[in-house]
Amino acid sequence: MITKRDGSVAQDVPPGLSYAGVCKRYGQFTALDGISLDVGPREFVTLLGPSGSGKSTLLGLAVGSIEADAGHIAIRGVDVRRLKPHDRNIGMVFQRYSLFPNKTVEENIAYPLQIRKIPKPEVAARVAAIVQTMGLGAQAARYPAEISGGQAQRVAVARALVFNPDLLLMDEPLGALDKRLRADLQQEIRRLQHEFGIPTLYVTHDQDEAMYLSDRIALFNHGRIVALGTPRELYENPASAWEASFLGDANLFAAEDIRISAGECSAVLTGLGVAVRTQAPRTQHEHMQVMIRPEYVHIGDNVRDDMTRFKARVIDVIYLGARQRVTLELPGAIRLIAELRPWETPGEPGAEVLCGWRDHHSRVVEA
Ligand SMILES: Nc1ncnc2c1ncn2[C@@H]1O[C@H](COP(=O)(O)OP(=O)(O)OP(=O)(O)O)[C@@H](O)[C@H]1O
Repeated sequence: MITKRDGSVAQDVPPGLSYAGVCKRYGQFTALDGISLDVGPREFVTLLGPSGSGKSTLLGLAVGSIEADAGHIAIRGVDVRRLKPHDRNIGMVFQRYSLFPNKTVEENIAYPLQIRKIPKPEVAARVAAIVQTMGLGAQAARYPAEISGGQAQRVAVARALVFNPDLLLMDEPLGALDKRLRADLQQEIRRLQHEFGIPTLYVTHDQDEAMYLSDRIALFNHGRIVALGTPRELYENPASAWEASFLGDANLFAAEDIRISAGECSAVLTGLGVAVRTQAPRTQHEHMQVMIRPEYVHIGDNVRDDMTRFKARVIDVIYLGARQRVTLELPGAIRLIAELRPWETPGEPGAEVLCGWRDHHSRVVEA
């Protein structure tokens, strides 16, 4: 809950965070350029974007470590300028564990409750409960130097949740962990966020992690949100080649003679002379490309008459366990990547095969 400056508590407004027209400049450099974004009650929103695109800056503005040049930021409906940083009631987790080295795991977790002057018996009960939830029982009396990186990050998450914050901000919390531990903790964070229902703004540049965790993803580039939507919306309907490639693999074809009408679009693949017909693009630009995801490309017996089809040569087959990545060459030396299930037979390198896709699986995007 948020304490307003006059001492009253803003309980009437549901928890959440909102940015409206927020700008931040460092000298001549624009780090954030008119950001508007709402994180609703119980919602998990991820900022996904390349390094230096402004993700951490956006978190810093909510925390109060950075001040905006323009725009409004509100936590639970209260303008953050009216809230001292420690009144914002935010749980935070960073990539580097930032635990107190001279406090035990339990003491680290208890700290936010102690500074909020929670009575001792309640502190003990809440710490014990979250230690159990996070599976940290065996490490409770140890110091940060005596636990692993994954355990330290569990402690950091426990410490961020224990005081029931109005908002959870996480900046690459799993960035320093190996793949296996990341997967474990992703699962844990997802479970805890559903259980606690705290609005969460999460920063990562890992696409899989963003898709796994998020209700919505804000794709960030050069200080702007270039796309905002559910993982499915962004993956299935990218507006640009950049969006398509940032969130997954994409085959992109030069296209010409693009005609858009009544929600439909037709385009001719340059160099191949084949027309495809699909849904209208989200936005229209001077230069457009046709995009097909590798998992929608079929080979051999799976190619049907009603597909857009090509004769192709197999260039390379990479076995990846859960899938196979096949590089094909179309007429005109145009490359196409197909992703097959492990039991499918793509043919040996050098083999001539038929490949194709259903037009409604392709998209027309900004080049
Ligand atoms: N104090 C500062 N002075 C000048 N420039 C800054 C300052 N802090 C950040 N920047 C610049 O603002 C831009 C956005 O930085 P930010 O840390 O928000 O990016 P990010 O998307 O979180 O990147 P990463 O994924 O690498 O953490 C960067 O180009 C950075 O160099």
